[in-house]
Amino acid sequence: MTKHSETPRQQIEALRSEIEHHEYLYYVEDAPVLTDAQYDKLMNRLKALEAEHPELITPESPTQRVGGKVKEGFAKVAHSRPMLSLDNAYNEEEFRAWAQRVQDSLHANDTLRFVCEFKLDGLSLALHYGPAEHGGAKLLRGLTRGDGTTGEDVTSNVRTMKSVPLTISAAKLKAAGLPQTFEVRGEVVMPQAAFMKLNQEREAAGQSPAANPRNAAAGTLRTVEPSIVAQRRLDLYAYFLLDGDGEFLLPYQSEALAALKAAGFRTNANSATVDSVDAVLEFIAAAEQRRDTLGYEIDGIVIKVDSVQQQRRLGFTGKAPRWAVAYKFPARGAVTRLNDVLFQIGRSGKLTPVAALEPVPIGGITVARATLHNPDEIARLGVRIGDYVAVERGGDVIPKITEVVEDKDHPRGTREIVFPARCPRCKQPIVKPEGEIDFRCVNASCPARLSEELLHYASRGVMNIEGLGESMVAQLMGHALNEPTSLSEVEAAEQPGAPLDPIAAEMAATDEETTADEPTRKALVRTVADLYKLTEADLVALERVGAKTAQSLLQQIERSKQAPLYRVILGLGIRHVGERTAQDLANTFGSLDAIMAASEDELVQAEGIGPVVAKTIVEWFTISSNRALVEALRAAGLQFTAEKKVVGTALAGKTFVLTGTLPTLTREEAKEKIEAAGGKVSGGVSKRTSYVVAGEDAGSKLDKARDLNVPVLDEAALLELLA
Ligand SMILES: NC(=O)c1ccc[n+]([C@@H]2O[C@H](COP(=O)([O-])OP(=O)(O)OC[C@H]3O[C@@H](n4cnc5c(N)ncnc54)[C@H](O)[C@@H]3O)[C@@H](O)[C@H]2O)c1
Ligand SMILES: [Zn+2]
Repeated sequence: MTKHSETPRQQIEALRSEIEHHEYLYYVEDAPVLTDAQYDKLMNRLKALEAEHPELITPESPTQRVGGKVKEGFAKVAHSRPMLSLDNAYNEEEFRAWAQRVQDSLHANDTLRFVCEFKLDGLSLALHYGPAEHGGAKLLRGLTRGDGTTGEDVTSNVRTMKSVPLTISAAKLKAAGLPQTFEVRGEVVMPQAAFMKLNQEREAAGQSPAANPRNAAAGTLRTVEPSIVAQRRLDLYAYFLLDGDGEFLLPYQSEALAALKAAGFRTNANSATVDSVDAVLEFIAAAEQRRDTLGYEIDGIVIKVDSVQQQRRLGFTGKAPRWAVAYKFPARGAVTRLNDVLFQIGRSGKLTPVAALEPVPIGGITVARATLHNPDEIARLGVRIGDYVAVERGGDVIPKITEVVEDKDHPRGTREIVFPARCPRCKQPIVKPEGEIDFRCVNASCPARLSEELLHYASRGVMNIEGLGESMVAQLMGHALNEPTSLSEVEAAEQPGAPLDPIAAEMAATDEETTADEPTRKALVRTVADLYKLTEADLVALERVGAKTAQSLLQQIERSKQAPLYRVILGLGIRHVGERTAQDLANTFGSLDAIMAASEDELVQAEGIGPVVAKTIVEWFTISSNRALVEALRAAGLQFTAEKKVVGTALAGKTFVLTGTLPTLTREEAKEKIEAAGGKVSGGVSKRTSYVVAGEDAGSKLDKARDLNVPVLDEAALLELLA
């Protein structure tokens, strides 16, 4: 926050460093803490201050440059021409002012046409195409915007996206009027349905949900694991067409959109070419009406001058073209009352405060909950129960409280939000460890934590045990569901004379209804390893569990014994150890025993393991109950070893194409072996293919290999090469 006693220079500097911090979280970490509207407010304040004090503008100011940075771990590639940002207009007046400036910069008798396009809320991508056989074109490279001048090479991830054509035939190029070398720019978005699914999976795996589809798309495109990208749906909408030198290929933007479509790219069907400012405003109003029905997020409308000749005359500022503007829709928000605060206990024991709101419709959905993150956020907002709060929803599924509203219609609340002193579930003291932001229940056998652990263990990304959902977990634990407990319940419980344990009271009530003759249910499962001791008799004794359900659950549990080591590691639920880290650990150490025996120094030697993670891992294995869990899992027969995976160099630079059915290896196995030796596997045979590996019923790829004189291997020859 900037104080008014500060000099303009101090205010500007404070704002810049605040903005840079949020840009880092947004562009590099893909995990913003501000809503876009909050960020835009900071940026506009900086712009206003710089306008008053132009002598303080520096080229490094966030107002002067594109906000991204290139993430470590990707090759950096220079763009053919800079990938820029867009200037914004927030209302009709600002848009009209932009259009007037455009008109004024052109000749008086020039006719102006505008192309209106949806402003898709994703990240931009540049695709480079070059000549392929028979006069066609093929994808050479995919680059993110990066810092605008240099992008991240994400080609292997882009190849998994179905809406990106990998090859374009000569006939298609001809129909679209494209040469063999060209560049396409467009927006990568994650459809809302895919976003919801991703977040459900993340939550089931105990990971924090992605903030919004834009950040989820950016995070996905920039993972170093193409198979992860392939599992999630990303769509590319193309909107710019450049020649091999980075110049616009066609004289009109409207023609470029049509040509892209003809060449087989996905373009957004909702664009329109219009010839007046009023028509643009009509387009904007109509689009805003449809905003919540599209299935993907848009945050405004991009208006571009259609004629490239006119665009050239208008030119660029350092950061954005003058010939285009983004009309931003207002943030979707509402004011409602904070009725209560709920506390959700996570797998690590962390207490997350959740706002229980008076339900209010925002952008097509009814919002009744909002995250309050942690005690610091509550302090920052200064919010009390009974307050009216402004709630905003970006592309976010989890709405945010942005501020407390106070005026004559919205009096302040009076109840302070206090964290409970004892865990609402296990009644053990809640602590706030030194230097940490969050409150935690540190009781390792807290039922709330155990139920989250079991759900994590059973989740898709871990052991994938179908049928072990929330209600089954609750039954196995002989407990109620791990539902958040509200502050009101906690306070009522702490009053003299009130029932001591609201959960116990709730359980007694449900028990009465369902199993009146057996008031205390015995817990069948006290640790994850207890799952492997369950019998059919145990399960059919539960409510609403028949023999069939019981057998299928037992089968699923049995099957989990075959899960590879990295999933066992994930299943242990060690803090900071996600899928990639677990894979890195398994690949480097080859067994759980080796990981347990490793020192912090040895752990940090492994790829992808930093000092914090190494410390957490070592600490985790020193706790006796954790070691007991490991031994119980070993006794149950889980996979404790894996092949060490050292990426070799034997096949470095060699490209393989697999075709037909091999006698013993599956495609996936053959691919893994080749990649482990440093080779690459691609889909199509070309002159540059080093070897084609052919099995039974090999098809046209084998013919093509013979045509091109590419050596053909059978499985035995491949294995020989690998050895
Ligand atoms: N919440 C935060 O903390 C935070 C931090 C930094 C940035 N941001 C958000 O990012 C914005 C700034 O990001 P930016 O510089 O990418 O600008 P921008 O997203 O406002 O506009 C430029 C981008 O629009 C995209 N775009 C979508 N549809 C398009 C179309 N049809 N034609 C052309 N381009 C199209 C392109 O990717 C282009 O790069 C801010 O306004 C803010 O909303 C938020
Ligand atoms: Zn507890």
